[in-house]
Amino acid sequence: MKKISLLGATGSIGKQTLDIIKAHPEQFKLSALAFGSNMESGIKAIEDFSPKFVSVKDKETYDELKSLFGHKSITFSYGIDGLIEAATYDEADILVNAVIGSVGLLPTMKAIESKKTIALANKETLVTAGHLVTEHAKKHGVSLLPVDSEHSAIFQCLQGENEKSLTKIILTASGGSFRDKTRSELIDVTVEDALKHPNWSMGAKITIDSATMMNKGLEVIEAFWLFNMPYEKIEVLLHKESIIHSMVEFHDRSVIAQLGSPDMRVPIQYALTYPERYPFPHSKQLNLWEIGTLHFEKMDLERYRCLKFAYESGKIGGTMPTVLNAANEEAVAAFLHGKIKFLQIEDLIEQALTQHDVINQPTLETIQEIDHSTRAFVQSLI
Ligand SMILES: NC(=O)C1=CN([C@@H]2O[C@H](COP(=O)(O)OP(=O)(O)OC[C@H]3O[C@@H](n4cnc5c(N)ncnc54)[C@H](OP(=O)(O)O)[C@@H]3O)[C@@H](O)[C@H]2O)C=CC1
Ligand SMILES: CC(=O)[C@@H](O)[C@H](O)COP(=O)(O)O
Ligand SMILES: [Mn+2]
Repeated sequence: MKKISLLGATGSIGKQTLDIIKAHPEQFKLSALAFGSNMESGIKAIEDFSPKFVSVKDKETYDELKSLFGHKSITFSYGIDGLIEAATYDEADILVNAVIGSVGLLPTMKAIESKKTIALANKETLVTAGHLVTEHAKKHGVSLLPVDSEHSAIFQCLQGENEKSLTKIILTASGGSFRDKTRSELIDVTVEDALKHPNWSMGAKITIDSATMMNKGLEVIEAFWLFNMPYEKIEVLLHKESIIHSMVEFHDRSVIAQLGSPDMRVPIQYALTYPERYPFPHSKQLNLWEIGTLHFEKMDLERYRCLKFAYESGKIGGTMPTVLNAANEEAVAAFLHGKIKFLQIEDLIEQALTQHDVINQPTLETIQEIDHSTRAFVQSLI
């Protein structure tokens, strides 16, 4: 039986991870969980899975939970220390990191030190400090297993292959909520419209990232670190159906793709069962005849400026991706709170990148400082 610690248990990936754990009670046990402040979903997860350790974002939520569950043998904690305690919970074998944002970095680093296998949904961690996370995983002999659908697809396509014969990674992109709009039509789009992703039901931040194409930008950097592939060999292809989750090209020009109905529970389960493949209890068979036609388009980097920023930041390296990520997190939060317009997200990111003097090979402390100062800079502009 694999024992799991789950960060972000009340979120989109978190809840789908709980579905998988519930579907395989003989194989998985939830030992520890962490969430922010969504009490309704948090209480349900505690009642359904009886974890031994629970951490929440703040003291207020912690006090409330303790008063509800204090009589049970659950240890409670809160804040970043609690998140780290959950990530490193002694009994757990595997950490599913499904929190949103760079707050996931420190718990991941500590979980690696504690020799936990890492099932990583939290892509911001690899974007902000990919060199530290991958080096740390190597040093401690820990596996970093992708949960993100594209990276899981690539990982699946690479099974049994020699990575030296890999010539290109092709990440597919749905185009997000506004893929059929021109740039001038984006001027007055609303938060409500931006949150309507055509194919996936996801948390708010990643849904906005999909609409700006920053999600694909973050995924390009994520692929760079996970598969050790130069940026020139990571291509993004518009594919509006989200049926092909990504592809790899080999030096004999064979291209292998992973296909499936869009359902994050498949890559989550694969990360949890790897190297085995379990039956998927909620299977929706992919019938290509029902879909009929799949579409592909070359990516336009002027239409999707965030993707261009991500390629540029990734290639510069050092602290540039940290700035990209922190500026994006702040700008998206501001958009979601109605403080800025949609197109201002990319303007703010561009200004943050332009003012930054890159630092190479940053330490964890430097990453944290730059993350902090970039957020303050973007806030000052807002
Ligand atoms: N959703 C998807 O389909 C996909 C998501 N991903 C990636 O997975 C990650 C999670 O995304 P998603 O599930 O959509 O996000 P959600 O916003 O749905 O969920 C985020 C989770 O993180 C928790 N959280 C946020 N801040 C803190 C904190 N400081 N301390 C503790 N918990 C915190 C939230 O708690 P609460 O709500 O209780 O406050 C919630 O449980 C992201 O990095 C995203 O890019 C990747 C591929 C697909
Ligand atoms: C499900 C998943 O992995 C998301 O990251 C998804 O890729 C979002 O879709 P697009 O970014 O392609 O719109
Ligand atoms: Mn993805």
